[in-house]
Amino acid sequence: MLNERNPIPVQEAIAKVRSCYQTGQTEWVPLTEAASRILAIDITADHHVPPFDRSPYDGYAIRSVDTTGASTDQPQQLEVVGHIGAGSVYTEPLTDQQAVRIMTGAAIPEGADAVVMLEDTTALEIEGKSYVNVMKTIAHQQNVSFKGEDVRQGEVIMKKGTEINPGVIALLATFGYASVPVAKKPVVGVIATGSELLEVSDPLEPGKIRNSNAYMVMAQLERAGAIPHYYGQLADDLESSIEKISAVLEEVDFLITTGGVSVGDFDLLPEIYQALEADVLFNKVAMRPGSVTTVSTTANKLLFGLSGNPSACYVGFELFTRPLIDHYLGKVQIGLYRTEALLDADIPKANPFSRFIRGYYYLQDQTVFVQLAGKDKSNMVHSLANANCLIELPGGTAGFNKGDRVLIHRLGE
Ligand SMILES: Nc1nc2c(c(=O)[nH]1)N[C@H]1C(S)=C(S)[C@@H](COP(=O)(O)OP(=O)(O)OC[C@H]3O[C@@H](n4cnc5c(N)ncnc54)[C@H](O)[C@@H]3O)O[C@H]1N2
Ligand code: MOO
Ligand SMILES: [Mg+2]
Repeated sequence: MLNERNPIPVQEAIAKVRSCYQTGQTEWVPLTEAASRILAIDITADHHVPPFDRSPYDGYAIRSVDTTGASTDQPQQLEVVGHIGAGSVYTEPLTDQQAVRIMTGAAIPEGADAVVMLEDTTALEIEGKSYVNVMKTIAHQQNVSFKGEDVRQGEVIMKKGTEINPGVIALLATFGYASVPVAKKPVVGVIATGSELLEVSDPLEPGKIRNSNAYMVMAQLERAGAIPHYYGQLADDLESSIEKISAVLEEVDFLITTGGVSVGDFDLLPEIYQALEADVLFNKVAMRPGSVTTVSTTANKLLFGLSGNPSACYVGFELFTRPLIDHYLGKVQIGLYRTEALLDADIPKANPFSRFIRGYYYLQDQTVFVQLAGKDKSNMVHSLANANCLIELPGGTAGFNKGDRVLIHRLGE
């Protein structure tokens, strides 16, 4: 009987989902569309950065030996034989007492071994020739930005699974990736169930509520890097629901339903799983909210039966669906980023099951504190909007006090 429910620990449930994970495919996207995607291969430097010795300053490329003893009182005069900006190259080798006027980013000419900054020189013209008075002794290799000092050729500069942030974009551009190999986003179907559901644009009617879960889950999917496909809301009718869900499963990588997973007369998901001959991984988790979260597989596709209660639905997604998407994308960081915070108020209620409370963390006096984001019942929606983390309170505990150190799961990372 599917309604005989045996609660399993949260970590065990997460591990069961993980055992079914698949890694997705790779696709190439233009660099301009690669931000926030996940890199699908290791990137190895195929050249040095910078690719040539270059000047870090506007000034003169010189031979340091020619500046020995130079000072403000005793400047050394050099002949200026060339003038280059970044992008230009001076091709003649520099010889005794010669200098090339050089700008930041330009290649150091052959024969030069240092640069003197413009501020340490004065320019002069003698009989139509350009000279520079160097007023400082410059050491060998002083003021040179060396070939390969930033990145060495052959170095692995970015690992597969890296999230492409603006810095990664800069590196990809440096190495000529006009298009970038990234993890293909999974397409995740979303279906809301329940005859009580109104469309968002509908006016309220007696006994009915607007469907908020579907839109919330689609936003969570986008935040996690997946492509949500919305298939609408289903009334509590077994035959048409089986038909719809089977059809949708053909089109998506995973499917999320919300509602109908508990033991009520119109909670049809257990029967639907049976009809689809789905293998139910678990249908009860020792946690609150989201205890009735059910995950099953059929035809090699995962079905996430998230609870109808908005907060339970939200937490079920973050704990079970989100890590699977992270795996699918080959991310380095799996699941929400966890850290510790100090409770800023008592939470006296005992916890038979682990609890994931909607929280709001903040920094004060260089310490991270966390407070409740609002009312915390699983059928409530308001506090979700204020939450920036979930506070994990382990099961089998008698309550928590202000100042206790707790684990928080930061949302949105
Ligand atoms: N006798 C028992 N009753 C319940 C149990 C139980 O163990 N024994 N579990 C409770 C828990 S815990 C939860 S959580 C809920 C789970 O309910 P379902 O997943 O079956 O969801 P529904 O019955 O369809 O709806 C529950 C609740 O959520 C509202 N809802 C549903 N869909 C949406 C939506 N798309 N947007 C906004 N709100 C939605 C729905 O109207 C109900 O109020 O069961 C408890 N009962
Ligand atoms: O699954 Mo229910 O949310 O535990 O409240
Ligand atoms: Mg129900």
